[in-house]
Amino acid sequence: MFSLLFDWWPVIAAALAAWLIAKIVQNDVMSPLAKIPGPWCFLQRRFDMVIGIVCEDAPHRFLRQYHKYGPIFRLDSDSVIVADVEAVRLLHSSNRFRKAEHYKAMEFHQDNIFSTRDVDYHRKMIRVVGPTFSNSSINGMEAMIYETGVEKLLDKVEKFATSSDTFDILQYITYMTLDIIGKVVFDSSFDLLLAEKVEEAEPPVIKWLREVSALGMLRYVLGPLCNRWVFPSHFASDKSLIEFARNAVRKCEEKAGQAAQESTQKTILYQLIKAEDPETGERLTEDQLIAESVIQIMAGTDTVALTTTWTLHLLLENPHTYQLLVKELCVALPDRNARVTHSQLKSLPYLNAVLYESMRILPVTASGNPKQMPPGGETICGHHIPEKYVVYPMTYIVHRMKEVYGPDPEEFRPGRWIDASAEQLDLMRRMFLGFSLGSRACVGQTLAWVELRLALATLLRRFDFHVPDDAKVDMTPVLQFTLRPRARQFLVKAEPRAM
Ligand code: HEM
Repeated sequence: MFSLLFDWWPVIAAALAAWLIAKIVQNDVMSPLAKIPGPWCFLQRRFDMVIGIVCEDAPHRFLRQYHKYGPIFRLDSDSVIVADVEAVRLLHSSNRFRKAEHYKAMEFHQDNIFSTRDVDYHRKMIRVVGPTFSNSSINGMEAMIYETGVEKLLDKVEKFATSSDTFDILQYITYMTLDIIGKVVFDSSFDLLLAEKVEEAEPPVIKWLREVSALGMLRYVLGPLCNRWVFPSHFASDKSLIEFARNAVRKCEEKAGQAAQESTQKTILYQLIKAEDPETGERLTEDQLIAESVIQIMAGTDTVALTTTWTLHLLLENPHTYQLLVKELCVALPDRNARVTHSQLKSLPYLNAVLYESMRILPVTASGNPKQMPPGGETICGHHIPEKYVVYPMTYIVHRMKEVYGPDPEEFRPGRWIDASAEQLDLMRRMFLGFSLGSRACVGQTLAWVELRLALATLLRRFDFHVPDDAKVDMTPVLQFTLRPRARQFLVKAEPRAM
């Protein structure tokens, strides 16, 4: 075998060289993207992407390229990254720029409001699903959000404060978001916060979500190689999650057939079962109900948990900012133990500034929302990008544009959302991709804001947090589907705040 290779090596080397030259000509010389700056060769671009995925540091890697190449640069043979005001505005301005094929990874059970690339199907889903996330609908859920999630989280932290134990607050905030989603979507909390002790084994719903989101990416990257023989546990989790949602849908359908309690009528699934498309009068099928409720668990738990955790982390890293927020909260909520309502919080300037700033600097959806170019292509940053090529307005980079956020974009400075001129603030808001923009913006953002404000404000009003020296963990932000701490935990101590 080796002697054969040895005899034929000049031929093999020549064939490899010919292949490489042909690929370089195709991808780097003849490509319609050839004039766009970026790493010089397709191999280097592919290498950067693979290393970014393996080391989970893609956002930092591509930020360095932005500093080197400017507002548009090549990501792969058919895709570019942009961080430019006009381009971001254009890409979110109309349905001409559809979601890229990557969103197939978000199809759970079937196409859903998040994954769909079909503009008409999306419009229909917005007509039916949108009202369940309206202000009045979410206001009706506030008591459930508080009692099922926020209050139970406070009880948990109180116990750790009393025992002076160090604990992983990311874990408990994640439990809170899951218990809330369970309650507001299915009328049944997962009761993760009620467990006395943290079990050694991961709670089933957490395992399902972890494996099902990984499965989405694996399917996209590996195609047919991603099957139930290679990833049996992931496929089992997928089945369990769908079965869980199917049972919940059937239970809720039964309740909807009888005289359901008022609190049940407020839940998202109940509203979806009753909802009719105002244009056609159609209702959602059982399969659509399953798919929509699954995507709400997938999209509405980690995002809120990580945003709350990152905000707490950034505050503890910046004691002056932390004190300013605590001061605002102590004035607005004079009684440490009184129940807090969202209306007391929603206009607090510093609380809102802190949350915007945290989502700006550490956006959980850091990679942004890739858009496919329409028929005829489009000119972006002076370059023609052909039909079906993909453009990424990468959130992590857009949120660090000096022309939008000022000369210190790497600083966590909530004050920028308060002291900016009206014109600057308008630009900052229009470039804020934390919840995305336009017709594909986050449909659950009203719910997210209620959870974020209630959780952060009540935690900080009631407790003083710090990171003990002997419990420091690696909080480097890494991209694993969402932006999370490398340690996958955030260890803190809490003390009851003096009245
Ligand atoms: C802090 C929390 C949250 C953040 C930062 C966030 C962020 C986002 C972003 C950036 C998008 C656009 C993604 C893309 O196009 O690739 C999105 C879409 C979406 N989000 Fe959220 N989200 C949050 C909470 C929630 C919650 C609580 C729910 C529901 C329970 C939810 C449900 C959805 C859905 C269904 C979509 C798809 C909307 C569509 O395409 O029409 N999200 N979210």
